[in-house]
Amino acid sequence: MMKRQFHRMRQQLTYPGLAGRSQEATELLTDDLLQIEQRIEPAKKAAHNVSKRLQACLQGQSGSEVDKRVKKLPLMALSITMAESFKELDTDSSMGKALEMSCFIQSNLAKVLAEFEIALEREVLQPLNKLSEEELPVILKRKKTLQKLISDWNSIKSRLNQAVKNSSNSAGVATGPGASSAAIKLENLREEEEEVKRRVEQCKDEYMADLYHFSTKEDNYANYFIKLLEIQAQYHQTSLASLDAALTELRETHGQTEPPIPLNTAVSKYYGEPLEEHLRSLGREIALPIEACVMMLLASGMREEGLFRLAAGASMLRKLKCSLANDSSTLEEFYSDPHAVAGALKSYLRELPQPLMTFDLYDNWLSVAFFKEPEERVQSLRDTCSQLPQDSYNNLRYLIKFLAKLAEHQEVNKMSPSNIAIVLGPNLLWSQQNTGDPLQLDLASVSSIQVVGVVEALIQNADSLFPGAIDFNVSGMFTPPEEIKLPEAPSAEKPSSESLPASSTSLPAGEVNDPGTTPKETRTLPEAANPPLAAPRSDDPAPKVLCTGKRAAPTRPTGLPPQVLRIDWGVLFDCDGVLWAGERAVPGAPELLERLRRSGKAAFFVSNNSRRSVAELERRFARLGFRGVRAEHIFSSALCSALLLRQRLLGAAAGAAGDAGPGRVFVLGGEGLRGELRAAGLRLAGEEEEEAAVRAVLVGYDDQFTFAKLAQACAYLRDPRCLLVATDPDPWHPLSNGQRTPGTGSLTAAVETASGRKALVVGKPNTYMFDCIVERFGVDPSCTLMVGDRLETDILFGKNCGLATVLTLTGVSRLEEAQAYMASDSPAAKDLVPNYYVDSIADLIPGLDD
Ligand SMILES: Cc1ncc(COP(=O)(O)O)c(C=O)c1O
Repeated sequence: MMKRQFHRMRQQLTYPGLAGRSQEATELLTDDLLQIEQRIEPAKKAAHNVSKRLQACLQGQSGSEVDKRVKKLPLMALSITMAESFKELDTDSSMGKALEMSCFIQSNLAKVLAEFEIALEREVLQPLNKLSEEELPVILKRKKTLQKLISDWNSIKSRLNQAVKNSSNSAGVATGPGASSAAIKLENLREEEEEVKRRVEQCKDEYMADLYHFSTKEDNYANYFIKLLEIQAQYHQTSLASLDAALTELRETHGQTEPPIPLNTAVSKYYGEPLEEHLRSLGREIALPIEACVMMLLASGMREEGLFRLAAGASMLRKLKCSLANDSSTLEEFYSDPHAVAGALKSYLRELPQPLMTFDLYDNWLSVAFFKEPEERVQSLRDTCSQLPQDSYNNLRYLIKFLAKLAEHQEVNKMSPSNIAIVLGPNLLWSQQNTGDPLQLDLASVSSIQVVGVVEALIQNADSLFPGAIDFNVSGMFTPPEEIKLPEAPSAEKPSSESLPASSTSLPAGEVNDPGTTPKETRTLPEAANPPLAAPRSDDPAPKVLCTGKRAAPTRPTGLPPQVLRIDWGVLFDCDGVLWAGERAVPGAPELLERLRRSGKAAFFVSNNSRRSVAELERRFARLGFRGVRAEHIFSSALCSALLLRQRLLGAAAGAAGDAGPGRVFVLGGEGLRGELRAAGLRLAGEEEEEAAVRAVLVGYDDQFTFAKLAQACAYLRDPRCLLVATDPDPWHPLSNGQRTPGTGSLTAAVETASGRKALVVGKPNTYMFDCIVERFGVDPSCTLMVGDRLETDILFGKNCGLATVLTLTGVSRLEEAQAYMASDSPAAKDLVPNYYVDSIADLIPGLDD
């Protein structure tokens, strides 16, 4: 329609029939274009004003990267003040613990805010600016040019008219040179008029094209404001999710009633003692609590999420502090509680009469912040380190090297150098004069921000500031007990080519062992007092030949003992989050499947994802590098829904009491699901000329879900003979950017609510998929393992089918969630606790070694 108008107007201009009279620019536009024209100026104003106001809402420094932005946010200052404040409280204080947790959450919120503001800038502010400062001004400028050209044209036309009149008045009178010069002038004027008219035409065309484009893009422009709301909604949801998780954690730890601490319990004598005195009296180079805690953490805490952030139980902490002072051979029980160990280390640093980084050098450390160039900052840090007393230097070096190692695992433990610095910085450096004066406290919190920056820089530059390898096992007193098969055996780092500083202890030959290469087989749990590492399945009550139905709930998930896979005959794998994440195979997953195949074990695939047909899934396996996976071993919720509906609508019993009988299926879902249904011989609503009655509504993953479809589904469901079936109950799925996208469960809830019916759910945790596998392959549940990443679907499914379960941490659920279910009193929650867990299914490979 716009195109037609555009064409019409071109014609109007080309053949205006208006040569004789003067015109206005507006006369050349149709009403519709005039209407559009009138929107340009207000649109420019709106884009300009809104973007200015929006800019003013931003708290962070415009244009900078997330990390830089985060540091400048008021929330970050709040976080650091909290860190500074809890340092003043003793370790048993519940206020201190709550502050500690809040401090971390505030920094998380600051990060979410920074990311939100960056998204706003990129997706709303920049486009709005472009619109108000570039795109619309071009149109307005063209309008002005057109007006000017039209006025030139009008004036030349009137001059031409006058000349024509003059020449006709003098026609037949004048002859000779005067007459010919008038004729030439007239000719020139005509040419000039032609030229201006051509330019008017050209400018007019361009202007109309501008208006036309504006009108076609107006919806896009409107989307900037919708995008703003979407980004805001996402931001609030992410912040809320982070707060909810933190609050749950906080309420749990806060509400935990610690057993009373006996009044006569001795407080560790090393705590609160000046560093030099402590080292001298014990003849040590590294403080005993520092070495002991670092050794224990290296053994069993490096992958613990939130290490140094999550508060330890007060009684455990107190007990550990006493054990450290009294008898280091009794430390065994603490290996399973890395948070207590981290707490004891933090508490030692905090209780030193002067900070490890010393009062004297306080100003020197803070001056690091004034250097903008990274090299200058590192040099300043190096200079300050060199001024430390030898004892402080040795211990700081030891500690920073350890923290740098901890940060290497940040993907798993979520402790980046910045996160570590936030929670540990205030325990490493504080100012001597802290009188509680409000002004001083304000200054203190500003300098705390700098302290965090300094400690972060120390960790980030550990290798260059403290070159060379370090043997964490300085005294040999804290080697982990034999029976604990450690994933991160404490050892020396690989020696670097640089020479060791005088204070470091060199390793005896043969002891160099890179923990990174140690295969990770078993895991300990923070709250398990005596984890039965390498023990057989404790909850495996039945002889291996019988199907025993539900297994007893385990007392705790543990690392997977290698022998489990040797015993078990087959493995059921969930797909998304277990074998692959997005378009990438989980590292080691293809190899695991290959090894299973070679060991003669069966592998089946059970996926709630109803987007793809089994044939598509088979191709996906091949594309992601999984060789030899065959379609008949894949049991997706799409396939199993088709099997169920075929049985219900077309099977021998179809139409029998309660069953729906032959008829069509109304599908909420995509082509993959529809294809699977057609392949099962089912007829789909809307696909045939002659329509039979709809006998089932199938809700699958439908990214084109609309109100109209919902209403249609409800209309069919008014008939009680029409079945309501859902492919899976998944409420949402994680996206690679940390956001969530709604899952089939959310759509099913809408249909259930609107229709007042309850859906029959095919996918996990219901057992129908397993029934399909058993029917085709005769699988014995008592020697089959279920590996999944989601407690509420995969693990519960395993439990419901009587399988042993393994949670892998590459997908949706976290270990803390399993622990929370474990701690719950509800028997239903116990069914969500896996028997074992692994970081990734690659950790199952060692179990297949022989
Ligand atoms: C639409 C949809 N449904 C279900 C799932 C869950 O699939 P699985 O059971 O393989 O984890 C996913 C995973 O991303 C999905 O995208």
